[in-house]
Amino acid sequence: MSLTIGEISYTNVIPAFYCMQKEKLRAETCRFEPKVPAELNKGMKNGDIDVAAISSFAFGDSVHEYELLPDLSVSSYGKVGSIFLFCHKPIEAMEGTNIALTSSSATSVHLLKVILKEFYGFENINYKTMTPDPETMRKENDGFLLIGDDAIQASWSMEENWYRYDLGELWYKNTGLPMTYAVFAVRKEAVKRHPAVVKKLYNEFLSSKRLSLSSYFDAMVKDVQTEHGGTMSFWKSYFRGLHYDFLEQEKKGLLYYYELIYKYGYFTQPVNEISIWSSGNEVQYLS
Ligand SMILES: C=C(O[C@@H]1C=C(C(=O)O)C=C[C@H]1O)C(=O)O
Repeated sequence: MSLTIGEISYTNVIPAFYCMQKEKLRAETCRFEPKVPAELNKGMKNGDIDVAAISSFAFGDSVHEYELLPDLSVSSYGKVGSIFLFCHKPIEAMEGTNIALTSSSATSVHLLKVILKEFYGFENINYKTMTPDPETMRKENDGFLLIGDDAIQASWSMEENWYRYDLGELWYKNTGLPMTYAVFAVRKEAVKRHPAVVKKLYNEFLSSKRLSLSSYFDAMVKDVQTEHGGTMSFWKSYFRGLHYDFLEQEKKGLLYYYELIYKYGYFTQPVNEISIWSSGNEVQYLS
């Protein structure tokens, strides 16, 4: 049986895949499936996908099914550059309004909800989930949330009179902590089935991250610019603004996010502990 690997179809996760030796992994029966985060979350939950970068919200929601691949994530300390609330009033005046949420996300839609409840004290916002199209989202709503490449493209084309809030920045300003949007997860039963392949894949993720952010950085940025437009300097600062590690501070930020998610009823159980995959040996617990 093969190992199915989900790949977020947004630019932010590229460093973990760009320098990967995919052919070598395909020879080990690995299959790659690019999808938006919400679809990867679903695929991991129902077992169609074995390993993926998934929304950190989805990881916490099924925390007993997964192990976290250490030292990998999509995080930011402050501005993330691709998770934006666009609104035609200042955020302080958003109580009682309608906000459209992208259907591609799980982490950011809940992040917006907890930010508006915990830090602004809003209790009366009407949320509607929609496909990520700014033209339709903005028509019937006072604000809308986009993530990933949809958010980047919208930030290039939205008129000046729309306010734009970066959720990573709002989180950092209020907590002093980084925010982790995606973690790399493996299903526990996939580790049992294919321990050696998971180990090879993990090493490929780590080496791709290291090479993409060092010697292959310019080549990666050039490829991204060719595909998505924008300037080299925009993409360089976008990637330099993201953090791909998962260490003490990221863990602290994520556990605080999980605490708020539970506090407001978006998790049925609190998440105080995360199983960390460790080379097929003993699993460690982070709490
Ligand atoms: C940085 C981003 O993080 C993404 C946000 C996600 C979410 O909101 O569920 C999931 C995966 C991340 O790659 C982004 O999409 O802009």
